[in-house]
Amino acid sequence: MEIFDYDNILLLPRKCRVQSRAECDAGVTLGGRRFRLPVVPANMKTVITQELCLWMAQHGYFYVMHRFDIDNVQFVREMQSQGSFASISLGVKDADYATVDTLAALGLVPEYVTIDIAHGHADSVQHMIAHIKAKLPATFVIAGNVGTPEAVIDLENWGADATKVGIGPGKVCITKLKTGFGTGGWQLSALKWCARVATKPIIADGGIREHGDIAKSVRFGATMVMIGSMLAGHEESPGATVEVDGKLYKEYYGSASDFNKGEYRHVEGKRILEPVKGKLADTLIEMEQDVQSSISYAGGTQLMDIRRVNYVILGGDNAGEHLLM
Ligand SMILES: NC(=O)C1=CN([C@@H]2O[C@H](COP(=O)(O)OP(=O)(O)OC[C@H]3O[C@@H](n4cnc5c(N)ncnc54)[C@H](OP(=O)(O)O)[C@@H]3O)[C@@H](O)[C@H]2O)C=CC1
Ligand SMILES: Nc1nc2c(ncn2[C@@H]2O[C@H](COP(=O)(O)O)[C@@H](O)[C@H]2O)c(=O)[nH]1
Repeated sequence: MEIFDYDNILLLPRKCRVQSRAECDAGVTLGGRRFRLPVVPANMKTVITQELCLWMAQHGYFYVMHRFDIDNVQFVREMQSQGSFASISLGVKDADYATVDTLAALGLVPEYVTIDIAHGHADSVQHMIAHIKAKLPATFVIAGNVGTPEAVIDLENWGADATKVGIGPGKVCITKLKTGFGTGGWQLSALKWCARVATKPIIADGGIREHGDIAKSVRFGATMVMIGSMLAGHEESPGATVEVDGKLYKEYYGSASDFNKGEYRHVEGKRILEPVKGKLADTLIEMEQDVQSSISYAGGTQLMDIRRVNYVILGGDNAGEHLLM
């Protein structure tokens, strides 16, 4: 198997088919809704808030609310009463089952539920998918996180409508160090490996460090990418603002860090500071423009045209040109 990651892959251009990059559509469909960008902010406490969720939905972006210290039922009610779709996260514990039961009893149907646990290839996820499908059959279920084709096949067979791929490539992740497992360091080739067997959308989660990594993810099979660190350092970001030597930073911590958990038990995440880089809206616009450019380099007009391009692997044992035949 070829092993590579975002920093040692380059995509190869095809003849341009547009007069302007404005003709390229960076939009993507997930769960029957069209979004203007294949990017979703990570469902983490230092990345997303209810206010940002509403703003994103109202401006044509997908979002997934985090699942920590919030009332999911109230969240669904408030988002839907403001005319937005509701996209929540759940774990696999008794309280999460109770949330599903309450939503169903109240007739509150979230449009999207993301089952979000560290090791998503698990019986607990199978049971939770079955429970959601029984109680909220219209809800689009994203399940993860996983890092192997076997896991993608199982989750899809268990009823997931999309899978989330990425165990340990995140910037605040220490899973690789603490457990010896994961896709950290080879996330892009793990995505390719998983995408070969996927019949439903994949969200590539973690490891995106540059805007060009969005196109690379799409090339290797992602429908969408989930991004934490690159979206955590904005003026609107919920992490605490910290000043160091006159420069402003936002704190960004892992969901499995002691900062999020409130205790040091099964810690697989750490806390870092991200430099504040202006407004989220401006970064999302720049990402959209960069994805439009990517599509034009791919010789296309639509996001999925990126899937057709060849690529080179730079350096290492797998170095070389890879042509689509
Ligand atoms: N993408 C990634 O690489 C990772 C992401 N995370 C994020 O951190 C947050 C917390 O995750 P998580 O700890 O799973 O959530 P929870 O604390 O809600 O745990 C979910 C359930 O899975 C169990 N569990 C957790 N890890 C494992 C494992 N390795 N093997 C077997 N059972 C397990 C837990 O039990 P118990 O705690 O008793 O074992 C619990 O019952 C999530 O948002 C998750 O996405 C965390 C690590 C890696
Ligand atoms: N191993 C861990 N992974 C985590 C933790 N908290 C979040 N995450 C994952 O990281 C991505 C974001 O990655 P980034 O490279 O864009 O910053 C996020 O979506 C989760 O899947 C954690 O504590 N440990």
